[in-house]
Amino acid sequence: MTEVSAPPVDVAVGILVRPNGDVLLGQRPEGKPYAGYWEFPGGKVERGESIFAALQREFMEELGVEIISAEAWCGVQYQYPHANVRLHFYICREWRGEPQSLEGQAFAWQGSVAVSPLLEATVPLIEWLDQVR
Ligand SMILES: Nc1nc2c([nH]c(=O)n2[C@@H]2O[C@H](COP(=O)(O)OP(=O)(O)OP(=O)(O)O)[C@@H](O)[C@H]2O)c(=O)[nH]1
Repeated sequence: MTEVSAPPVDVAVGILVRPNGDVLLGQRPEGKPYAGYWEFPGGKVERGESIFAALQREFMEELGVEIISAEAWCGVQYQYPHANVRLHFYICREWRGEPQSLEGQAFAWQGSVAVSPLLEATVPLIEWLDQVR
């Protein structure tokens, strides 16, 4: 029998960029795969939802932040042992509200990103970030 791998799960990910170039990262809470790892906020796109709508929903749920506008930046597909993901990274410079830890997660504004460990699929993005700061 041929083994068929699961189709990728779409994930909307947002990089909030402050005027000084700092970006916001969050730490995955207990109970999720890769708990303790750092990532850019976001989450899975639900059935029938656009990627931008998923981005807005996840930021409101996780951080109480309203995304006003965001620009699609790049896509990364990655196979983890637990999931095959297709990450849609957006750059966001316009939002309303100060991030709050609504799901108990830590978060940090970073100039040169020093938090670790980062989710594996997110590591290459850190170098590319210099293009958008
Ligand atoms: N938000 C986010 N997810 C990432 C990044 N990099 C990366 O590999 N992922 C992967 O994308 C997936 C996101 O799923 P999630 O579990 O956080 O999403 P969710 O909040 O909708 O999940 P849940 O409702 O099942 O708890 C995970 O498999 C995670 O490992 C990143 O920078 N940010």
